[in-house]
Amino acid sequence: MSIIKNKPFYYSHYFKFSYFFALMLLLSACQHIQQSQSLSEGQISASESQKIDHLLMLINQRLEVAVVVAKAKWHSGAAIDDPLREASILNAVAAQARATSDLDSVFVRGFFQDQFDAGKIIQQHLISGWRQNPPSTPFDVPDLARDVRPVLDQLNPQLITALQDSRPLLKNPRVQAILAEHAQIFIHADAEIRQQVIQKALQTLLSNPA
Ligand SMILES: O=C(O)C(=O)C[C@]1(C(=O)O)C=C[C@@H](O)C=C1
Repeated sequence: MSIIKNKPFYYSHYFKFSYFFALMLLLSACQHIQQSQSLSEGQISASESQKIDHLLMLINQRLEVAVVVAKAKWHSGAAIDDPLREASILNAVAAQARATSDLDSVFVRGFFQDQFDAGKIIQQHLISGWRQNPPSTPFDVPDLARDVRPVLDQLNPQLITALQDSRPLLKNPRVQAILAEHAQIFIHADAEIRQQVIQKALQTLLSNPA
């Protein structure tokens, strides 16, 4: 009797092949069920989620600059609110949006006004904290025109591109929910003001679906 003949069935190539094939079939079925389940539950696609997260990441980056703005203004004594600078940014972003996207300027202006206002909440909070507790004042002295505004000027066009990519998605209520949910992960600020900052930064995005 040959060795092959004595081999149990599960050693045969035929069995191994069928087993492998069945396993692959099962895995692909599971994947399919998982995908269709998540879509039927109203989840958004991975690419939609990435676009929303990218927008949130840029919003957070811009808000982080508010901390540096606050330090510059603390040392220079300049006012937190600078309506002329805001007007000049709003005109620039509206012009860029007109030239490079199909975003409407009311939406773009509303979004950027939210970012100024959210940043000003951070500035106010920090500066009033330093006023109340002088030993906590920052040592570094950034210069607003030289060190800080150029960073904001670089972020603004990136935000317009991210807005252009996410704007069509915002009419989906599920995307709106994900935006609010992921903001809790991506947007950082002191705990005392964090929810206020998030609410302000997302105001136009959440109240003005495409
Ligand atoms: O550039 C400044 O002076 C800032 O404080 C930054 C900023 C902004 O977010 O771009 C915020 C508030 C001011 O009113 C103007 C602009």
